[in-house]
Amino acid sequence: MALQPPGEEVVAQEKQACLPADTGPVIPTTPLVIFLEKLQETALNSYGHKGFDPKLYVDMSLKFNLSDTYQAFNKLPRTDNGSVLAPHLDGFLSKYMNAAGDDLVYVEPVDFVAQPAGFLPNVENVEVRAWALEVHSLWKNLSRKVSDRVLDHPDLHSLLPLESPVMIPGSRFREVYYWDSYWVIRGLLASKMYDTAKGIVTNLVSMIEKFGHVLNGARAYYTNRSQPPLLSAMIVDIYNRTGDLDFVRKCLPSLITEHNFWNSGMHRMDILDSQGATHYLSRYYAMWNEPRPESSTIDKETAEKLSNFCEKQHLYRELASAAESGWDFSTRWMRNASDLTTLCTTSIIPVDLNAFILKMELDISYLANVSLDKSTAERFAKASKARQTAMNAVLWNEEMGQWLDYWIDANSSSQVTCKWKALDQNQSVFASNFIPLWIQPFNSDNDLVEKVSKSLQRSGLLRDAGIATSLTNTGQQWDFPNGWAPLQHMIVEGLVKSGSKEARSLAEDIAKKWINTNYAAYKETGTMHEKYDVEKCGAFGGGGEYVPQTGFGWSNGVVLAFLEEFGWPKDLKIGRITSEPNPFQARLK
Ligand SMILES: OC[C@H]1O[C@H](O[C@H]2O[C@H](CO)[C@@H](O)[C@H](O)[C@H]2O)[C@H](O)[C@@H](O)[C@@H]1O
Repeated sequence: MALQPPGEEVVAQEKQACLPADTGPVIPTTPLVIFLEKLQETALNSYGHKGFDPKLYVDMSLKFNLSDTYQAFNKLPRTDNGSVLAPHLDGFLSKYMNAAGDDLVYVEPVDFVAQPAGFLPNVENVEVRAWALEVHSLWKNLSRKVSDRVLDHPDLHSLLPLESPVMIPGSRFREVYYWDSYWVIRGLLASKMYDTAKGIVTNLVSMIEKFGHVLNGARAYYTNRSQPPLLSAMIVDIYNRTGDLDFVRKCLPSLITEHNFWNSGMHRMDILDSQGATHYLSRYYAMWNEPRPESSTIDKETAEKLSNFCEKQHLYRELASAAESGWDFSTRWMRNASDLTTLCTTSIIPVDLNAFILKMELDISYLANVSLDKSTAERFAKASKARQTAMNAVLWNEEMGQWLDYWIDANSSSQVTCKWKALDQNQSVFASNFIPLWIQPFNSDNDLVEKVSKSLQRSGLLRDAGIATSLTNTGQQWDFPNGWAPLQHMIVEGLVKSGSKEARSLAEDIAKKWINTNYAAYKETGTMHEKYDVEKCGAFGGGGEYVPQTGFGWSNGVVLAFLEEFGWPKDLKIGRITSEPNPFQARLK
């Protein structure tokens, strides 16, 4: 055996340890984001972990140009271990930085009226109606416009310039988010705020025109990934309410660009099924392999236990890809439920992503049809049939009556065709296993709906205050016992769309529980929450890497959409039954 020259042996060992090696594209970030990340790290060293939110620092904007700011920052006196004493950093922040959120200004939505004509006609109960009007009025709290300063000096801001006003989710989420916007729009439609809804879509379409995809959110640090693709669903719902064909025609080319984004490069996976047929499906795959700038200090700490650079790079891509899924973070993406470094989002073909893309294909076909573009309509109808077949072959599990995420070989590049194996379906129960019910070809099949409804009832996910995200309590926020508004909504709406009486009654039961818990928590805390604890009526959720947030765009949207669908009878009580212990008090102890 030939002896290796000294040093090369070490390199070879490192490479060996590098498996799985990181692969895939990287979209470079801006010099401003790199500086803000440094500021974030310095702030953590100066102020300590208590109450520290890393996102705060990457959301600040500069008062002066980057080079002057850098110079002043580099001149800050440092202690022997390199940190900056808190008073010095305080001084720097007040002299050189604008507070996070200062570059978004409040704007009254053009179409907001306190009591919209035809608002929730079937909500007869006085108390519920008063609350629904309060929730409706929250659009005024969440409405923002990008300040002219951002338009004039984009290089000083991590916030991206957007033309139309936006609805933010709330609290630390002070910019527009992709998938959140779908449920915000559902609420706006119930609130009859059609122009505001269209403005949100126009902003997202402008991202596709500029970046080729809709960003996770409207920040320079979010350009390297998208989020669950629901733009087509927003456009269809707006068109169905307004009949605005011009709006549809303006959006259609961007939808086709977005479809290509999700079905090419690393997002696309080819699978050979047991019958020898090849299918293609999609996965989440961020174009990034460094710490997420908005959570850089946290990601670096998570990666500390990994020994080499390649493993860290790989983990960073998995973290960013989980953020692309909207489920950041969850046991859904972890090989070992108690160890976040075992994240392997890119090694999974997710049920919900493929359901969303199937919907995108059906929506594009429908929108092309109404725009009299027959060839596009046919092309996408054909694509939707192929995806439906692929989902049946790869993701459907007849015994469980659910669609299951599918594990692929960790080292598969998009060029390699994977061979389907029954054992590679992930048999763990997640709310996402039921999301295909939301999509027409599945919810219009009576036998299938019956089977999936029964499976949902047996699943363990249906709790006193809504549908749990998973069955495993890990402290991650997209796990048990958290329930999230979008998941409740898609499953409930899927059951309703089936037209089956039994399915509608199950849907109504889930929706009522969800409305009750949102109401009870609102009465206790005076606010709507980002997520709820489905174990206890009136309790909000927790876990994850940031403190629970309030506001909150998609929760408001789903409450309004549910009240629009089911109404609320005059004599039906709402909220927590008073003999139950008060979960909010329990949480405060
Ligand atoms: O700052 C950490 C992460 O925060 C976001 O994720 C969560 O909030 C979003 C806004 O409501 C929501 O869309 C997402 O589903 C939540 O998990 C952000 O989207 C992540 O990229 C970010 O790393």
